[in-house]
Amino acid sequence: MPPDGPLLRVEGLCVSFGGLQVLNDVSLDVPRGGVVGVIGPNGAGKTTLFNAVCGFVRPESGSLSFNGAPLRRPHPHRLTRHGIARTLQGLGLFSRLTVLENVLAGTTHRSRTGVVGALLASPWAQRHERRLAEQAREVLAALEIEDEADRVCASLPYGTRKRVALARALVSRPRLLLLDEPAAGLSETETAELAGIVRGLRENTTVMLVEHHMDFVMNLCDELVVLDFGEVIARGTPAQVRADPAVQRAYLGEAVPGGADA
Ligand SMILES: Nc1ncnc2c1ncn2[C@@H]1O[C@H](COP(=O)(O)OP(=O)(O)OP(=O)(O)O)[C@@H](O)[C@H]1O
Repeated sequence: MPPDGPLLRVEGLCVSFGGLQVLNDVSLDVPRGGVVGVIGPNGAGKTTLFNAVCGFVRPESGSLSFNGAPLRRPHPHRLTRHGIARTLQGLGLFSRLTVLENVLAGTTHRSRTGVVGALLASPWAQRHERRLAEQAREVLAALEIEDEADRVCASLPYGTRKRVALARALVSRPRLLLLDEPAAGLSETETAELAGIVRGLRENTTVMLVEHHMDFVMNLCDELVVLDFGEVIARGTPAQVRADPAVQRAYLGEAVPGGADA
């Protein structure tokens, strides 16, 4: 039985770079099985929040807990061991490697072959590597890009490469998936397909995403957290957030979430 309570809890997180306070006392919960969107104007601190959860930046204060246990000093290379995976704002793929090779890069924490095992090419090690490749192909199939498995990433359209990046995060079978601007650069059709994929993940994976594409966010997320100048200014369902005057003020001069211009 999983422990009760949120899968991820962020409490009183403060991050600054030099004199610039980028996150100020940020607290939020990500419930199990939910899709939580983090929105806010440019520079609000959304990616920094992800970076703090993943250990790319060290908060000055505050705490994180994951699955009921403290997540102290998270380290980017050990994240998948905790059951956390993320995609980056850019693609972050190895453009000269194939799709399959890129996805396998997301399984490194489970590659138990070691140097000696690899040199000896032991049957156990070979079986293990074959199993990882099968799992990578299964994820590619689930994302309907299995036919591209042996193609070099650089040769693929942007929308397909975005799916490869998602496949690489999913292959570690994360409990929490952090998506940084997953819809950026996608066509309307690709964005709608992505929403369908994310909805399909919820049974096994909790999702937290940062996104500027407001229709996508409003239709997909169960809950939204709005950041402005590093502070949480609103949270609630998409409908609650859309109606919140503080959110409308924060977005002054930009498309109001869910508004006619969004
Ligand atoms: N490593 C860093 N060093 C110095 N300043 C940084 C660093 N990372 C982010 N910042 C600054 O922190 C602020 C918040 O940046 P962040 O990328 O978290 O915002 P964001 O809400 O994700 O913005 P966007 O929507 O434009 O991606 C910005 O002013 C940014 O310039």
